[in-house]
Amino acid sequence: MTPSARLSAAIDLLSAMEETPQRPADALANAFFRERRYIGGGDRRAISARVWRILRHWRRLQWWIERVDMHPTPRLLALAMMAVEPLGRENPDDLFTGERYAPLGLTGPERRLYDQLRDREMTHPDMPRAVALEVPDWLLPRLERTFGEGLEAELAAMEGEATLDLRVNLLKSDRPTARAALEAEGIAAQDTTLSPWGLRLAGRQPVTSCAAFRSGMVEIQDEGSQLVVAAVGARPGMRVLDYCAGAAGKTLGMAMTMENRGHIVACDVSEPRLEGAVRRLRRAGVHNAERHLLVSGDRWARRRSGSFDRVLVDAPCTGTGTWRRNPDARLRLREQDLLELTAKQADIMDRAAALVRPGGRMVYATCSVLREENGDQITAFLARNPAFSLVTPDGVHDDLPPGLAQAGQVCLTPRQHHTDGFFAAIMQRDS
Ligand SMILES: C[S@@+](CC[C@H](N)C(=O)[O-])C[C@H]1O[C@@H](n2cnc3c(N)ncnc32)[C@H](O)[C@@H]1O
Repeated sequence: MTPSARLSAAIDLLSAMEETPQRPADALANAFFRERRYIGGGDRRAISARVWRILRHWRRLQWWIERVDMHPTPRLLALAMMAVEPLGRENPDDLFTGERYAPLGLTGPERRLYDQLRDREMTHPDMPRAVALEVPDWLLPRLERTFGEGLEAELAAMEGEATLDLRVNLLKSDRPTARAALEAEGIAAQDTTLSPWGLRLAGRQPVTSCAAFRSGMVEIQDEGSQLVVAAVGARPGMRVLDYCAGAAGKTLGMAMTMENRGHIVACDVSEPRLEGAVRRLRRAGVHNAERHLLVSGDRWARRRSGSFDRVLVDAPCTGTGTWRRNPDARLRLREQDLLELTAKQADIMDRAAALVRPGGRMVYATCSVLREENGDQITAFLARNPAFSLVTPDGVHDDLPPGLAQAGQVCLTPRQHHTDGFFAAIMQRDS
């Protein structure tokens, strides 16, 4: 594709996103490229890179465009992005040519917009704080409460690009062997500093097509997510429950720390998600896991009341910790979503707690940074459930680096830990 055809496709993809604003951008991009099989891998990456840059600067670009009384269409957002932060030496006259497969030539007002914005700082002192920080207005006070004075720096880190991390599957390999196998296939990786099983890749690399991945030696998993697995401390012979298992990302990690011994149950209310676990469990060589679909009125949970050594609640959440990967998610998030999610989280935690045996532990985790979904939930849960308490630092498991858990809670952020934002609270059932 020519550079201008790539730009045209990026504008089309942005238009598709604008038409269905509640649909996640990555799902839309997948569908967009599936319908256009003629777009090759290199072109796809270039088109996505442009779109994701625009998504990361969305509110500020809109502000600039509206300031000159224009409507922020996908075409203008692409033009404004080019003016403020060009990719290399791109010149709009070389791209907006009107030729075949290229966007139409610039109109007079568009050219004036470009000239006004050219080489400006993206952030302007007159911008409202929520616009400058690229967050919804309603969310700003909650983020201020969470981060206090560190807010700007934390959000700046959440605007960056996410790393690509792998978890080495100790059921099949060890870290030096897996690293060497990847390197033999041209994929450079470094040991992660916090997770004992992690490898961090240098940039985006085609991992899923390499033999180390296909043979189950490594699994794609953010370092933060690996640390949630570490917080559970599932050990050989235990009975472990992954209550919100989805496609078993953390089940796989816990089966690994259990050395395939004992029993682990992956539950979820979503059948398609649990279905997605089958292939992954097989590839990883996990033999001690079963899947269970939770349905209302199910006796399954009642019969297993008080029987698990470890219960992980990887709760549905706003995903504010994963904004590096899904910058569009912050634009889609509504206050109502947060209210519904916090109610659901409390309900799930209470149900899951009934399954923990006396002396056992429940780990509540989210990939959110918001206090409402994290510390506040724990405070309220402990008040409702006096049989539970946060584990003391010396009771935290060895797989976690020393000092990472503070008073039984782990709070990870992209700025401080170079992981996705994650929260985990480790609670013990005393009686
Ligand atoms: C954060 S995701 C889990 C991700 C997964 N643990 C992993 O590591 O890949 C949250 C999951 O909770 C599930 N869920 C939503 N409501 C639930 C409920 N009431 N009980 C159990 N699971 C629920 C969702 O279907 C979703 O798969």
